[in-house]
Amino acid sequence: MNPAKKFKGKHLQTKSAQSNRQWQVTDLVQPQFNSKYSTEEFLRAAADAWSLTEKQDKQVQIAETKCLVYKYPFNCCQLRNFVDDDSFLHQLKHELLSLNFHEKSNDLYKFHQSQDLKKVTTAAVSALKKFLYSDFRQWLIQVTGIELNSTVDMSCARYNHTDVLLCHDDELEGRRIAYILYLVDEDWTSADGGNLDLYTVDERKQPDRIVTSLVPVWNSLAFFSVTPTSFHQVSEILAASSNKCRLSVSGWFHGKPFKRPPTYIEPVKYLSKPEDMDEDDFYTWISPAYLDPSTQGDVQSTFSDKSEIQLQEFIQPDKYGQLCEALHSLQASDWITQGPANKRNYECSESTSLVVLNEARKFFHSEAFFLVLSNLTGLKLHRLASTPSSSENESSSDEKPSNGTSKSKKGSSSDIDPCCRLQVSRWQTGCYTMLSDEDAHGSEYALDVWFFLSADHWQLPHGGQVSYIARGEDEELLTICPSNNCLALVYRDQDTMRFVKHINSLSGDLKHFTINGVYYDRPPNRE
Ligand SMILES: O=C(O)CCC(=O)C(=O)O
Ligand SMILES: [Fe+2]
Repeated sequence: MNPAKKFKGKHLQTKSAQSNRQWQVTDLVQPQFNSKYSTEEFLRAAADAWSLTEKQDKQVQIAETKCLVYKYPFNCCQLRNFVDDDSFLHQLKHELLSLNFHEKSNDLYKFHQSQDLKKVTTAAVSALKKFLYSDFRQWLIQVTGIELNSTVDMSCARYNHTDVLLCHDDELEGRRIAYILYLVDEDWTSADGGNLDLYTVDERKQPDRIVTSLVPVWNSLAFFSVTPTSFHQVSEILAASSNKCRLSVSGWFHGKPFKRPPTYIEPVKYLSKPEDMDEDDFYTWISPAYLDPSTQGDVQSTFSDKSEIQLQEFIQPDKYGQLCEALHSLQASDWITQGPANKRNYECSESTSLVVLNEARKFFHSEAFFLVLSNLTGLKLHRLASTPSSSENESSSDEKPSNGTSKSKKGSSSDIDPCCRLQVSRWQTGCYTMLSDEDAHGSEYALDVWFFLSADHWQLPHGGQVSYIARGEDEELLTICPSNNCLALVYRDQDTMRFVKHINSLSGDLKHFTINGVYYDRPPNRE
C-alpha cells in the first residue's frame, strides 16, 4: 500500500465556514494526516527506528519531520503536527467539550471522562473514529509491525488543576498499542504539568524511575506498545487557571493477546511481637482518658457497631509536641522512598537517632498498647484481654486495664499469638498508595492503626485521606482525614481494601507524619 495515496482527503474549510455548517456537512470534516508522515521514505525510516533494539539513542527524529521515536525506557512515538490543518482539531475540541463529562476518582486517578465516544455521532468525532480505525490503524501496523485487529477503544479525558493518572502499565487482554491525541491549549508548557512520564523497570520488572517525559502538545499524537513493562503516568496538572485544561482523545488498538509473565508478589514484611515497656514510661505516653474503664467501654461499644473509631488527643500533649519536633528534625537521608510507583510513593524512616522517636516505637509495640487496643476494640490482641465472649460471666474490673502485668488472666490464651507491623511515615505532595492486598493475604481480619502527627492545615482537597473500599467496588466505606494526635482504628476483613489518596500541589510544602501499621491476633498464613 502506498499510504500517501490513502490520505488525500478533502481540505478543511475555514473555521467560520465550519462553525456554520459543522452539524450538517459531515463529509467535509476530515482529519488530514500530515502528508510528510505517509511517504514511503518516512514509513521506512519510522519502521526502522521502531525496530531498533540498541537503545544508545534516547530518541530518533524521523526524516527531518516532527516525528520523534523515544527508545528509552520503551518505544514511544510522538507525532507532532499530526494533522496538516488544525482547524479540524478546533472543531473536534469544540464537539468534545460539549459532551457530558463525569468525574472519575479512585486510588489511581482523578480526572473527567466523557460519555462513550462509540455512541457519539457528531461530525469531527465521527471523522476521527473513521480515520483512526482504518487508515491510521494500517499506518500503525506498517510502522510497528504489530498485528492489529479491528477493535479500537476511544474515550475523551479532561484533566484540570490537580488531576492526575498515576503509574500503571495499561495491560488488559488484547490491548496492543496505546494512543493519545492531545488537544491541550496551544500555549501549554511543561510548567502546566500533565506530562506523559515513562518509567524504567528494575530487576523485578517493577517501575523504577521516570527517564522520559513528554509534554503534551496541541496537534500531537503519542503512541506506544502496551507490554508488561510499559509503565507510565500523567503527572499532576499544575495549570491553575480554570479555563486551561488538558483535553485528549485516547484509547488502545487491539490485537492478539500475548502471554504475560506471572504477577510479581512482594516479599512478606517483617512482623514483630509485643515487647515489654516499663509501666511508668507507658503512662507518660498515653492520655489517661483512654485508660479509664468507662471510656474504654464506650469506645469499645462504638467500635463494635462501626468497626472503626478515631480517638482524639490520644497521647499526652508534651510527648506529642516532642515527637512532632523530632520527626521534623530528621535529615532527608533518614527518609527512604517506598515504591514501586505502581503501588505506592511515600517515605519511611527507620532512624534510631532520636530518643523520643525510639520511645514512641516502643510505645506502639508494647504489650501494654496491645492490651489497651484490646480494651478499646474488644479484639483479643493480648492474652490478658477481656473480650466480650470471655468476660460475659465475669464482673468488670476497676483496676487500670492498661498494663498486662497488673491484670488477672481472662479467657483462653492458647489460640492467640499477637503481632504487628508498624512504620513511621512522611507524607507530602506527590505521595499516595494504591489499593493493595499486602496486609490481607492469608489473614481474614486485621486491625489497622493510623496515628497522625503534624497535620495542621491539612484539608480534604489536598488529598492524603485514607479511603477504605470493598474489593471490586468504587464506593467508599470510610474516609479518614489526617488530624493531629488522632489514633484511627479500623477493623477490616480481607475484602476491605485501603489507599491513601494522591496528595496534590494544593498541599504546598506541608508535610505530615503517621505511625501506621497493622495488628493481628495471630500471624497471617502467607502462601
Ligand atoms: O493522557 C496521557 O498522556 C496518557 C493516558 C493514559 O495513560 C491512559 O489513559 O491510560
Ligand atoms: Fe495509560
